[in-house]
Amino acid sequence: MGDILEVHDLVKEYPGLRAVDGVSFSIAPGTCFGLLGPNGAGKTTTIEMLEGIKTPSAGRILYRGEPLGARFRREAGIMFQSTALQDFLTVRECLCFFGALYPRQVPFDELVHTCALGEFLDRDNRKLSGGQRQRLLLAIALVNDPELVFLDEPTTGLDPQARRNFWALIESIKARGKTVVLTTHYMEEAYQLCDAIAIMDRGRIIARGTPDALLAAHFDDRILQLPREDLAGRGLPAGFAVFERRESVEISTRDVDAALAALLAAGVPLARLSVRSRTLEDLFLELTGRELRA
Ligand SMILES: Nc1ncnc2c1ncn2[C@@H]1O[C@H](COP(=O)(O)OP(=O)(O)OP(=O)(O)O)[C@@H](O)[C@H]1O
Repeated sequence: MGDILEVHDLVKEYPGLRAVDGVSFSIAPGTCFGLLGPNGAGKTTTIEMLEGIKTPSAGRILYRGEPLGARFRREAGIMFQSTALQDFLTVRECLCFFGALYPRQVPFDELVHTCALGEFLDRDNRKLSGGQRQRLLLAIALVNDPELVFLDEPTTGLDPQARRNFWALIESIKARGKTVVLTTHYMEEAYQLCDAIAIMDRGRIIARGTPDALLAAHFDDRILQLPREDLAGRGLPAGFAVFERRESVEISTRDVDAALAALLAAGVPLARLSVRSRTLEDLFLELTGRELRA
């Protein structure tokens, strides 16, 4: 089967700013595609063009090989960063209100079950917790049983447990063969959920591929982490790349055994040492020199 979404040389210009500067990628059906980048990189502008909400200044977007049209609007679901819901409407009424906009609807009970909304159906939508509200917004995005679901920073502001619960929901959408387009500031989220990612910076895509392939292409080392105080006053042998963090020191090495031997020889206590692989957060820093979260 061909790609469900193709993006060719997409550009969006605002007065004095090229917010999206020639972006191209394609998304295979049934996969989760993640768009990552720091604040202002152009992710929301890109996703809003893909959603058909913003008009591109140049470039082409094809859904199943056709320009965005009636079929796309029928088959796409959108979870916005924030959606103004009508005051006083209960969760049940919100779902019915949005469901009525589409000819095809997911069975109500299935939607409620998928998004774990059963306990709150008769609650005023203004009285939901952050996680409950995100699940309602996801349910609204899924109300038409979409083939392609857009999630723009869906877990921002959620606590770690609610975020993990939300990941399970997204996994269940993927398991049903749906395609997901996700923007996020959370690298762990991208790593867990995305089959492919594109990293954007200043309106351009600077890296694209599967998370593991990108990590393998950019890094061949391991990172040893130690509390700062455990190294204090002890000179490290030359030849190691050392990064000073706020409370820890990180040592990059391709030969963990040799690095450990050198640390022991220098009298460094290793009880609190940990060894980690490189992460997408490291990749972003390496590529842009900037932290992901502003
Ligand atoms: N309507 C607009 N008019 C003018 N400039 C805009 C408009 N919308 C966005 N921009 C600018 O375009 C650039 C990209 O913004 P965008 O919201 O797409 O970034 P983002 O990657 O989604 O950031 P964030 O992570 O903060 O949501 C920013 O410099 C922003 O200030």
